[in-house]
Order: sequence, then C-alpha cells, then structure tokens
Amino acid sequence: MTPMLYRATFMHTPLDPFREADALHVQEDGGLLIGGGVIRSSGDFAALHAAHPDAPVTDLRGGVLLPGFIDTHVHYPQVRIIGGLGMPLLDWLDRCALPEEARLADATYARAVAREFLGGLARNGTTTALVFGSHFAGAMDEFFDEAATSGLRTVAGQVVSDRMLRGELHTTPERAYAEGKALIERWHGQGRARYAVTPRFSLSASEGMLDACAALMREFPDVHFTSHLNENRAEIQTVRGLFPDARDYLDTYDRAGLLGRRSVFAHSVHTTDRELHVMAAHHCSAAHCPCSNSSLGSGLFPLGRHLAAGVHVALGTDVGGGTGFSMLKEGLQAYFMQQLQAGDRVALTPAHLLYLCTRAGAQALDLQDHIGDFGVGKAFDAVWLRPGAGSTLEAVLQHADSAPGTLAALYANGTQADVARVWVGGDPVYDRPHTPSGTAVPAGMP
Ligand SMILES: O=c1[nH]c(=O)c2nc[nH]c2[nH]1
Ligand SMILES: [Zn+2]
Repeated sequence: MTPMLYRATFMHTPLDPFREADALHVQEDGGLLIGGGVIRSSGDFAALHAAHPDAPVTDLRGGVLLPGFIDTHVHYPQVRIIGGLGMPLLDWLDRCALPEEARLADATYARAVAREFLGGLARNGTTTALVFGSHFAGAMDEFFDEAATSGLRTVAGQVVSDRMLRGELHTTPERAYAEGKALIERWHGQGRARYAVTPRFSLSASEGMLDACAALMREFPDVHFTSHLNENRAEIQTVRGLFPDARDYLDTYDRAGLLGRRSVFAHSVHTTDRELHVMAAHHCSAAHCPCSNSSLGSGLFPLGRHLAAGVHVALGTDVGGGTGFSMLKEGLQAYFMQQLQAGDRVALTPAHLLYLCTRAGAQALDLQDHIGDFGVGKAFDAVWLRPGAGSTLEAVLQHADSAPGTLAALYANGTQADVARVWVGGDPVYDRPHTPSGTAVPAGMP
C-alpha cells in the first residue's frame, strides 16, 4: 500500500513530563509518513517529502495535530444523563445513573445509546477509551458491535454487581463469570476491541463476585481490570462496613487478586498512603476524573501524593458523573483543581496536560508500545484541532508566541467544535461537517 504523507504542525509527549525535562516534542511544518496505519517516519515535512516524493500529501496546515486522546474512565450507559448536578455520588447513582442503566436491558435501546456514546468520543478527538460498560451482556454485544463500526479503540467490559443497587442490575457470581467468559471469547482482541473485567465497586460486589472477577483474570491474563476506588466519603464508610476484615478499600480488591499493571482505578480521591504504596507496588493506575469530582463534590484529587508514591495517573471524563466527552476540558479542569490545592499542589504545564490526555492513558492500558504518541512504529491515532474561521480560539492561536502557549490556548479555549478530523490506525473516524479541506492557511496560524 502506498504510504501517505501528512503535513502538519504536530505536538506530542513521548516522554513523561512528571519525570523528564523537555517531554513536549513539537514539529513545526512537520511530516508523518503513514503506511498500513502505522507511523513509518516523522520529521520535517520538506525533508520527508524529498525522501518520499511519490507519497500523496494530506495538507493539515492551519491547525495542530495531536495524538488521539485516551479517556481512561467513561461510562457507556450514562451518555443520556450527563448533567445531573447537585447530588453527591450515592444519591446521584440512585436518582440519575441506575434508573437509566436499567433501561439497557432492552438491546435496541442499548444500541442507540452505544451509537450516541461512541459518536461523542470520536467528535471530541478520543481515539481510545477504557469504557465502563452495561450490567447486561446483551448490551455489551451491542456496544462491541457498534464500536467495531465506529473504528475506535475500546477496552470495555460488562459491569457486574450483586448487591445494593437495584434488583434488575444484580447478577450472581456464577452468571457474571459465565457471561464474562463468553464476552471475552467473543470480543477480546477482535479488531480494535479489548476486554476489561469490571466489578462496579466493592460497595455493590460481594467477595464471591470479586472472586468470580479474579477467576476471569486468571483464565484470561491479558484482559484488563477496572473499578472505582475511594471516590466519596459515604461510599468509603459503607465499604468499610461491608468488608470488616479488609484493611481499607483497596484491600477489598487486593485480597481477591485484582491488582496488576492493567488495573485502572477510577477516582482515588481519598486514598491513604498505605493504599498508594500498594497500588505502586502492583503497577496499578489511577484514572483522575476532575470534572466528575467537581460536579459530584467528591473532593480534590491528591495528584502530588500519587506521583510521590509512584502511582501512575491518567485522565477520565467519567461521563455521565462527568460533564462531557472533551478531554481538553478534562485536562483544563485537572489544571484548575491543582491550582486550588492548599498544600500539595502540582503545577501542571501544557505538556503535562497533553501527556495526561494521551501517553499516560496508553500506559494505564499497557498499550504504550502501540499508541499514545507519534513515535515511529506507533499507530496513527490522531486528532486535528483546527478552530473555526472567526472563532476566539483562532484569534488566540494567531497570537500565541510559543508551542506551549498554543497548547495552553487549546486547553483553555478548545471544544468539540474545534475537532476537525480524527484518525485511528490511519483510518478516518470523524470528519467535522463542512470542514474546509485544510489547504488554506489563515495568516499567523501554525
Ligand atoms: O462516578 C461514579 N459513577 C458511577 O457510575 C459509579 N458507580 C459506582 N461508583 C461510581 N462512581
Ligand atoms: Zn465512574
């Protein structure tokens, strides 16, 4: 297949800015040579064009090309209930989330929701997501089927619970195991789909249920694991009462054998030093969800303590406790929340925000060798941000005097409307309606 040459100003973070200086790599008027959906070569456009004069050129000047965003915590059944403001977690679950999740018993309803959900990801430049699924196996088949059509990368699993929710959402450990096994055999590794074993949280999962999850993890060692952890004080108190022998919330998962480098715990707002130490020792990741934490009033995520303990951190939108699919907004909110920290503040730079939205997510999913940056050999998963003509963001970018300044402006001002085109594995998965081809470069734009 003839390779394609993409001409763009691109930025990415192949290094971890929390550990290394100069993690933000910027290529003004750059080129990315793509063959078979993979980056074959990268650098200065003129040099690449001279070396590959026959490669067709896609001109993406007049904007910025970034690696596709990676959302490490987002609920598929909750897309229609975004915006349930004014409640703490457990009330919000009872009043907003769980009644809607029960509706996914209907496969036709589930399919429509899956389509809306996947469309929301793609329109916002998210190319990979760790997706909290539905309690219904049938709804997961609908989801994976729609995900294949969407072209997005998804790591998703049936959510399992056997107490404290609503009867319709409960299952048994035996059934959870059997349905999970069938779903893994049907979907894990098919195209761009992967499976995540997903007990909702220890509050709604008995020891027997967590053991059933662990049995799946043992039988299929390359699947992922995700759940919630230490989001809300009332939740933590309830978990303490349900697991009197556990040392803490994390221990409820640890005792079942559910911690590993593919384990992602959402929220981790009130996590103790002991728990952080154990998470780091097992190479677990935390999915920080700052919009959700703000909306549900869950608390200020202790990023500094996670980093100091060596716990890997990525970002999640947590739709629908969160407020939408935009990873730009999520990054900005992460920055805001660090600004509001009293003592333990981590000053997040634009490079940190880009890293948290891209490569950090890849690492949380143990997919850092395949996605997350524009290194040679990585899949071409990308988002082209190009503000609309006459927009405020266009005006700001025209006057940005540095690459970090441009990136900061994208986080401060960028929305779904600025996402012009999105690719996964070199395949276009979203094209903004009525987008000019990208050949005309507004004066002053990068
Ligand atoms: O933010 C959250 N959203 C949920 O749906 C959920 N379920 C358990 N814990 C949760 N937290
Ligand atoms: Zn969640």
